[in-house]
Amino acid sequence: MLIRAFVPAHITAFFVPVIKENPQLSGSLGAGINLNKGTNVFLNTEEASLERHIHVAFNGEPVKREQAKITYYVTEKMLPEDFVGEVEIWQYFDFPNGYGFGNSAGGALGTALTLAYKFGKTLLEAAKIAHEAEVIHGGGLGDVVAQLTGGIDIRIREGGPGVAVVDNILRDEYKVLVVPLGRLKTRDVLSSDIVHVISREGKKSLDTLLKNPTPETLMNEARRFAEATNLMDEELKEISREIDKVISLQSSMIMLGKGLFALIKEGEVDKVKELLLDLNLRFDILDIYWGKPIVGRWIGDE
Ligand SMILES: Nc1ncnc2c1ncn2[C@@H]1O[C@H](COP(=O)(O)OP(=O)(O)O)[C@@H](O)[C@H]1O
Ligand SMILES: CC(C)(COP(=O)(O)O)[C@@H](O)C(=O)O
Repeated sequence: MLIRAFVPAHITAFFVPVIKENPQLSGSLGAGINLNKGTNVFLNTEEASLERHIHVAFNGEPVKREQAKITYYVTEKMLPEDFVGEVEIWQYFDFPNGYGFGNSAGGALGTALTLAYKFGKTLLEAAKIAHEAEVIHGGGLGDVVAQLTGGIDIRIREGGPGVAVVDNILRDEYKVLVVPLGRLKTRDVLSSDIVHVISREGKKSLDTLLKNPTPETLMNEARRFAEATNLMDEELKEISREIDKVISLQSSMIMLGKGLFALIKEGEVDKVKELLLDLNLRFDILDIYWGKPIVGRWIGDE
């Protein structure tokens, strides 16, 4: 029996990293958006053999333990101690890896949820392990708690599941444009000198957003944060300015990847498509995902 979980992709607009000794108290403040595409994880277990073997595949390709540290961490913590047999974890990503779509968190949470479903653990138990794996291995900080909430999220208290407080901006008239251009290593950015600038500017953005929690403020602050931290390079700024000519809210940079995102209205879709085809750039237009992650038995596409 295959078990499947879906976890939305999550893009961050701005953030404040908060790292403490206890991973469950670590996380991030900030804001972001959950998308209706993301990560699908399938779990298959066979109890035939006498030893325990874990197999992981990304987009159909088997990967070694070193390339899938987060998934192995989650799997080992979630499996019952006396479990022996084969465990297969198949992860499929709708977005490229390392581009700021929260793939590592999607894989971690999806894996934890399928194992929780199979072995009778709860959503919260699974989510805590996924968050812990993310923090310990430098995958992300606030993605898991945001993905658990859905929608346009504002993370107002940091921490793992059960500790963090995540709010939502309640507006549904927008679609999300994403323009993925390249990778940015989350771990490298979070271990660099600019972390104190990120914290300072992230706090300012969060304060401003909380005073006036609208999509307009979100995008203005996303852009201000991206420029003030110097994370947004000239190429991104140039494309962003072009996009801004055809939409009403500002576009900004996906944290943490080399890419752009924007909230666009139905009436702006055609103009945006035309522009990006003209610029010869890869893009996607998605809906905001308002639900929780999904887990259950998989019978195939109906
Ligand atoms: N070919 C691949 N090699 C390594 N990781 C991959 C690959 N394809 C997908 N992934 C997944 O992407 C994750 C990396 O995502 P991460 O660097 O955190 O980026 P982001 O969170 O910005 O999407 C890995 O943890 C893994 O789950
Ligand atoms: C911005 C980031 C620290 C990393 O995001 P990603 O590269 O998508 O893993 C995120 O986890 C957050 O806390 O907001």
